[in-house]
Amino acid sequence: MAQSKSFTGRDMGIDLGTANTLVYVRGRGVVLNEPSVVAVDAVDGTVLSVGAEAKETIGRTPSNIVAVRPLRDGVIADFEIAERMLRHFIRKVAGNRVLSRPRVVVCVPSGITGVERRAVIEAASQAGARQVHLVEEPMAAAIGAGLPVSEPTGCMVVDIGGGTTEVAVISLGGIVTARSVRTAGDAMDAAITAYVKKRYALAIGERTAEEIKMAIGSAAPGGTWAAAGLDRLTSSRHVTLLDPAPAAGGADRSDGPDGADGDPDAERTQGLLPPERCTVRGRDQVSGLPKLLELTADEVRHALTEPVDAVVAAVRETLDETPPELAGDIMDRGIVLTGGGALLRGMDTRIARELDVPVLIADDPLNCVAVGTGRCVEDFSALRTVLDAKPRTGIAARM
Ligand SMILES: Nc1ncnc2c1ncn2[C@@H]1O[C@H](COP(=O)(O)OP(=O)(O)OP(=O)(O)O)[C@@H](O)[C@H]1O
Repeated sequence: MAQSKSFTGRDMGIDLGTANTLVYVRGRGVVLNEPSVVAVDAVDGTVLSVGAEAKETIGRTPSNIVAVRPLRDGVIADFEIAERMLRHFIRKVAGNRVLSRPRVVVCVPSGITGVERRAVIEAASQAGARQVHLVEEPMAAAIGAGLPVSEPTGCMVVDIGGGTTEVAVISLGGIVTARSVRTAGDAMDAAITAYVKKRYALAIGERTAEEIKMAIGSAAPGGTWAAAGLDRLTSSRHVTLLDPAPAAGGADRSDGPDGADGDPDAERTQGLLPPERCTVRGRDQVSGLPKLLELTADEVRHALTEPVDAVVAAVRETLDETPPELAGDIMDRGIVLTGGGALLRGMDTRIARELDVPVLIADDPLNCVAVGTGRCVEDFSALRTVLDAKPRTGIAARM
């Protein structure tokens, strides 16, 4: 691997995500992966906790503590808190070497404005970085997914995160056409919350909605089910799977008759079939009392129609704008899904079915952006051309 004189062992790549922040340290890999949440004292503004500890407080805070998510839709919504969160994470990974001020590559959505770019650079500098470079999220995702971004062939990546879905066609180290829509995992959670409220008059928190999505959410009937996040669900106090719990480790497969002995209950117990129902705890909006509700996978899929349609539309529109030669490459190679939203059951099947293009889910989709950002740090000279791209006009849309 080409060693760069300009980047050293303490330098880092940061995937500053709406939902999670991941930090990659040169020579060490991903060393930090925590929710992008900060708990703040509402009275004097003191930061009480950051990351996983702060996420625990969402929806449970007494009135003097506020749980803040400093990023919305992939960009900094609360500058001061974002900077304090970054400082905390940089200190946490750099330890007492923080005085040496690392060089940092930060990943940003492809459609952000010049002002938003400056806010990210400023926040990282204030948080202790000596030099800040930016890499666009779909480029980082493609590098992290192992796509040959520098070759003269078209590859298409769809990164479905918490706040944004980034769609890009990449060739010769540059983004040829891209779209960034503010519809992703958070919008799916909001759609579930709205459905449960409208249909059952039950109020649920944002964490509960996310847990429902991960438990029984889907974009298409059938489809690949990654069984991701189930370990977290077993400790959930609000969502309980009703079907037999899948075996530890889950299964990566498309559900269907293949490889089955025909007994759905037995398959679920062995971790082969996705769960179809769960119970949810919330507050009845009429009586104001706690209430238990049963939800099915079919109705959650129905609740997710709008955000899932928006993701599919973004992919379709980007393909429409792709030069024919590159579109041919994509037909051969397939579209690669990254980001946590790639784990929504049936997302790949749905896009493949509607656009008639093969779709693959990257290995370890939640880490692709951080790993790709990290590669830019490791192999700075070789990947220098993908960094600090000027905002494009006309080809990246922010909707
Ligand atoms: N198994 C799963 N099924 C469905 N959604 C999932 C699953 N696992 C994670 N997610 C969702 O993925 C999203 C987080 O993905 P990711 O960490 O890639 O986003 P991010 O990088 O923080 O966000 P952004 O790219 O918008 O800044 C969350 O909305 C989360 O609920």
